[in-house]
Amino acid sequence: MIHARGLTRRFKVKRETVDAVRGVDIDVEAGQLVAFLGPNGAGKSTTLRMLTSLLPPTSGTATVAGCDVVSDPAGVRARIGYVGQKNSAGEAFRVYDELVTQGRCYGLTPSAARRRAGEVLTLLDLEPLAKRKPGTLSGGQRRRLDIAMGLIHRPELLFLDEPTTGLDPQSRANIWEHILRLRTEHGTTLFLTTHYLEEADTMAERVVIIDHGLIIADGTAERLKSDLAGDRITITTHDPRQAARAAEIAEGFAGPGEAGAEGTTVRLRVPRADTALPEFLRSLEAAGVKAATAETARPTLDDVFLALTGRTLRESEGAGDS
Ligand SMILES: Nc1ncnc2c1ncn2[C@@H]1O[C@H](COP(=O)(O)OP(=O)(O)OP(=O)(O)O)[C@@H](O)[C@H]1O
Repeated sequence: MIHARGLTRRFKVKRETVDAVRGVDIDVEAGQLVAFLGPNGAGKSTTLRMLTSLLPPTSGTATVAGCDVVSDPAGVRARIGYVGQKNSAGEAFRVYDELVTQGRCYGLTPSAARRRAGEVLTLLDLEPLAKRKPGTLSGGQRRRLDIAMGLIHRPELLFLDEPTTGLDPQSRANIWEHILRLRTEHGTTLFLTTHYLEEADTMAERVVIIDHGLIIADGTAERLKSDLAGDRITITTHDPRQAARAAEIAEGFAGPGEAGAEGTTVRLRVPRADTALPEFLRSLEAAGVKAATAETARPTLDDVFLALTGRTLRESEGAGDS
């Protein structure tokens, strides 16, 4: 559905050059739900805008839904939907009329546009709001309208740029319900960016992480977490000397530099805590070290980013990294 090779985009602003995307290779199969993650300025929107034919690449190639983004942008646009960060409906007309107009823009006949507007209103649970003007909708309702607008021409592939940003947790969950339904009931391929790591972790079957314009990780969240980050084990002892001894033993279980003691607390990172912890505790006991408490934690996607870059995604966001 998406095949990109060596996709780059350079911006020139006065005398400054920004290499926003520096060689992206990606293949997405039909029906996949891909979450595209990265800190502010990593190149997510620029990649999306190239894949949707809104922005020509500086170099590289991409075919999307079977059409080349440079030589056949009309073909791409006819087959995909794009829900950008900004609201797509205007303010002047009722929700239903906005959808009909959108359908007409995609070449549907007046009756087909009306029929399809009715269908997408149902699909996004917007029927009770059909007569309202978009400006009167709540943030979550407005975002559902954006998605409805992006679906008016029955695209096989939908790009969503931060569909849940700025919404309250309940509205975010509701948007996700609709996104997941699109996939399971309609087989729509979904490619979306998000800043919410937990959403990508639990909802997407594939996570692609971009940093400084390059893809640095690509796989299922589970796979990335176990391959790149690993589980955390934390134990406490009754005194710091015992903790130091426990940290030495921990080195035999953890990767290089992934075990250490601080006061009476010992932390280590292992591929699988469920199997490593009992063994670790047995080794401690054999060495005469008594653990007072023991805890395990699964890694997050932020741990994956930290393992890959030495920075947390949240730190990078805060710094407005580019
Ligand atoms: N039109 C433009 N002109 C100049 N620089 C641009 C332009 N668009 C994007 N950039 C720069 O390209 C880099 C990548 O921006 P992009 O919007 O793709 O990042 P992003 O990962 O989507 O960030 P965010 O999460 O903040 O939306 C940034 O340094 C940005 O300032």
